[in-house]
Amino acid sequence: MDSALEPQRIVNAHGQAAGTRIDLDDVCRYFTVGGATVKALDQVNLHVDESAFVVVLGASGSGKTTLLNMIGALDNPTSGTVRLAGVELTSASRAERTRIRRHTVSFIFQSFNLFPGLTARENVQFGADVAGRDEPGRVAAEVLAQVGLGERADHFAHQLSGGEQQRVAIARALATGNPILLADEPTGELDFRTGVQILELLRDQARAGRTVIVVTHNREISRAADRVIELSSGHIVGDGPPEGGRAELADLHW
Ligand SMILES: Nc1ncnc2c1ncn2[C@@H]1O[C@H](COP(=O)(O)OP(=O)(O)OP(=O)(O)O)[C@@H](O)[C@H]1O
Repeated sequence: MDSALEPQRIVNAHGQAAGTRIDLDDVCRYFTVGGATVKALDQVNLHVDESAFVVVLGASGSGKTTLLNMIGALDNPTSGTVRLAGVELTSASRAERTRIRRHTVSFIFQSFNLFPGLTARENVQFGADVAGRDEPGRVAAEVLAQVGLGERADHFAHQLSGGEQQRVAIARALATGNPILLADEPTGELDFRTGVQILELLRDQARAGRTVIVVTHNREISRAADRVIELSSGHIVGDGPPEGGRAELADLHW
């Protein structure tokens, strides 16, 4: 029996191990509204092939969410290619895109996005169900315990604090078994202490072998990353370890 806590092995349509590579080559994403064109992403090249805690840093409007949507196969580039786990999404069929999305990436949002009518356990089990995992109930119980909420499994979202709700959302993402976690401003609605705890939980997932990509406008958070990808006006203007070396989460302040 596999452990619910391990990222599941990715296989391609032929049942071969496909890895967790993310490859964006010359990606542009333009939006045209009322005759004006916004270059949300412009000639972006990005390659991630390691399990790491990656922060995408940039000001509002720099293209962070657009980039995350590309990696998560939720949007298509205007030009360029996106490959996820070796599959070229830009030319893949709709069914293939859905399959690769379902078994590769999981999203975590700023506002948690829990189903209000479901308990913590049911929200988490949903993740395991969608991914088609065996024994979704066992998986849900295991990941809820992992995020420290084993005792709150029967609580609804409104009965949980913001930090607890974000833990449930992370547990739901982990329950899929998918090896890539995409988190859009996951601490944006949390106080500093709770935010650091959530970052710690996400960083631990990278240490356990997942690729964790956190989008933020908060430069302080990027100090704790293994790799910082800085966006400005749709361009990658920096890509490497944090300036001055990686800081401990305990040393962050904002
Ligand atoms: N569907 C859309 N239609 C038109 N313009 C869009 C659309 N989505 C994004 N944009 C524009 O693309 C640019 C990048 O947006 P994006 O949401 O990726 O930035 P962001 O860095 O995530 O910003 P924020 O931190 O404020 O969420 C912005 O100028 C935005 O207005």
